[in-house]
Amino acid sequence: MSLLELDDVKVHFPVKKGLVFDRTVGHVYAVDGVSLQVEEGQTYGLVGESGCGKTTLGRSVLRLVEITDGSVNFDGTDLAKLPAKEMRTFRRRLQMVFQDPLGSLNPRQNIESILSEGMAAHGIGGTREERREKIRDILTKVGLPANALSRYPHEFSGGQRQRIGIARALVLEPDVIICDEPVSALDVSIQAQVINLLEELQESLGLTYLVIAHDLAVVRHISDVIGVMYLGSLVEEAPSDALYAEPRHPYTKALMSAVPVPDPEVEDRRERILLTGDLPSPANPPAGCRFHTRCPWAQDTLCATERPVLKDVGGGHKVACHFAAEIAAGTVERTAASVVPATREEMTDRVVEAAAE
Ligand SMILES: Nc1ncnc2c1ncn2[C@@H]1O[C@H](COP(=O)(O)OP(=O)(O)OP(=O)(O)O)[C@@H](O)[C@H]1O
Repeated sequence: MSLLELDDVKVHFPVKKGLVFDRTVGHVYAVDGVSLQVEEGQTYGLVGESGCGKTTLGRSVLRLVEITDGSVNFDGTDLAKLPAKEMRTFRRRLQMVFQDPLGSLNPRQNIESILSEGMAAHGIGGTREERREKIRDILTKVGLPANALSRYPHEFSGGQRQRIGIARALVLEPDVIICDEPVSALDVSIQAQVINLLEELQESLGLTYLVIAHDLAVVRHISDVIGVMYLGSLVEEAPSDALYAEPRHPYTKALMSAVPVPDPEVEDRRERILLTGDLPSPANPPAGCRFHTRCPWAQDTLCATERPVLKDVGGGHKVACHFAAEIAAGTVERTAASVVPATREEMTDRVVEAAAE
């Protein structure tokens, strides 16, 4: 059994209306049937556009949002069924690192106070002096000076603050860390340093990660397995190398074709797929395959009526697409209107726009 197993997890937020009597008039299908496994000591990377449900899924593991249906098994226990009191113990073992380090650190607390707060709450670390010793040790592990103890969050750079966020998770001796957009608020040069740090810590402490990011480049090197999410569900899952070598779902192909390649010759030979249309609302998702309204290969009836399930298609890939085999074999026609052979300038614009979002 995997350390963390999600089975058909759904999170549907009710949409309410009315001043006196709250009426539920619909639902936001933020997460709509996600199953995935994270193996001990490995990293699962979850990618997808903003609004596809990545954060909600991560939060549902920690029960920061309650799931509507499905199960979240951690080390053999279904967390979704645990009484709140028992969940406390598991909360220590499952920690989260957030996107915005400053927003998640209290500006009026010094670093020692921030890091010892959780330790005290979970009864970790013994006496004050022992706790301080442990914090010093963790600060060294995350590459911060020991004198950081008495300083305040605003005295640190963005990258250092994210290191404090990581240290705050580590002092609780977790098994799993859910990193939600861990580097997207940081400069590109600093991003690699923080990703490297996460990798080193994984190796030395045997940690298991679920890394959530909108940027494929961020999860590529750190992930063993990558899941691609679109409108509340997984459309493709594959070992990291296999996903990059040969994306199989049309949505993954489109995401991948927007990532610039350093080699100009490869760049010129690449198939470019620009998605037309906006991401539909998760409150009113399209029937059938949720991606069919933007899919360059969508076929008339089946794609618009029947929702595909994630299926093993060989080579380590699991894909939710009725025509995955035909697309790979080149035997299914594209609808020309939705595939635009973009120039390199257009692709660069798109990547810059995405980075600025
Ligand atoms: N508490 C809530 N009540 C109602 N709708 C919600 C709630 N939380 C999230 N949503 C909606 O659920 C959908 C998925 O949101 P979520 O934040 O999980 O996506 P995301 O992929 O992490 O995007 P981002 O990267 O922008 O955070 C969005 O449409 C969002 O508006």
